[in-house]
Amino acid sequence: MLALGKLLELTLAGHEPSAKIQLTPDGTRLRWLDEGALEVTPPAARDNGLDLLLSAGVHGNETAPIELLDRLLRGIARNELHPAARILFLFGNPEAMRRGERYVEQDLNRLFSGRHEQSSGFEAIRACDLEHLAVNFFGKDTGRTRLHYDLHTAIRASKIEQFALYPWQEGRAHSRRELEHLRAAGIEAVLLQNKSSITFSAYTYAQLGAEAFTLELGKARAFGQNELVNLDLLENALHALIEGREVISGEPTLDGMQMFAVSREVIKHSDSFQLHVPADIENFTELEPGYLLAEDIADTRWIVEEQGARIIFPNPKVKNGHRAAILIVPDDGAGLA
Ligand SMILES: O=C(O)CCC(=O)N[C@@H](CCC(=O)O)C(=O)O
Ligand SMILES: [Zn+2]
Repeated sequence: MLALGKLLELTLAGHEPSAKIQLTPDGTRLRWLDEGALEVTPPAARDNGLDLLLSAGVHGNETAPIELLDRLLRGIARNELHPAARILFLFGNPEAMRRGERYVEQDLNRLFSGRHEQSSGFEAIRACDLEHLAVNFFGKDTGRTRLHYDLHTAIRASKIEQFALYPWQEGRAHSRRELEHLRAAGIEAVLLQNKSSITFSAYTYAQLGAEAFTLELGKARAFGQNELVNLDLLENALHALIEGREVISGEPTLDGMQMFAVSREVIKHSDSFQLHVPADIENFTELEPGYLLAEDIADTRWIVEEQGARIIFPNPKVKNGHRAAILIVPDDGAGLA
């Protein structure tokens, strides 16, 4: 196999490869760009006009998606997968991956869309680098199709294991077609955002015009311990996207995909913040109207008012000013285009 196919090994070892460009026997070009960053260019005759950004390891301890990208890249480097799409593989936070931690100094996925400029340190620099890598990859007014899947796993167990968060931009409708692709890829639910955000997928969606999603793929575990995370459907769909084959076999459908809209983000404002949920609560647990969800400084109280509310990503340990939970409600998908 070509040495650049071992991007994960290189990244975990902190090694810069001596040969930065390699060609597979079928004429696919692999180009190492930076730590954890590798561009794949198909031969011109096979290029189908899709620019596909695949990222994982934005949180260093979310290993199942990192292992998935590693398998895809090795498949290309072994000449087993024959790309028709241009692809940018990104391992988001190499230092956190080496340490097996979510982040080193601060959460990388809260530093995009300009936030890194108001900050400093290791992750702020990396967020800036990742933005530049994405900008250069997608290029300017190329007329090509832009798609970004930012792959994650969740801290806690989920009643719905594999789900997508779909970013938001003023005046832009969420795409039914993209959701049909995700359904075929095994994604069981989608959370439609309704305000801008500072995550990586929100950046590529709103600033770079890509269709972009954060995909949550199960519970975070250490390298080599992901046998409970079944990514077969997603892996098949990614093979199809990479090789320019149709992702959906049969009639496109959203049947079986649950749709939710974000109702509120619970923001932790101070060290007095208290989240009143059991420590082992699962994502997508329903909360009744009237439930006192959280309390914070200055008698702030978060009480559930929504019918059919469910909670996602409850985490009282986030830094002040950050999201400590999301409340979602069922959505009928009427706003899809
Ligand atoms: O399990 C958790 O509490 C967090 C899982 C996670 O890292 N989720 C992403 C979602 C990004 C988005 O909102 O698009 C994150 O919090 O960064
Ligand atoms: Zn994550």
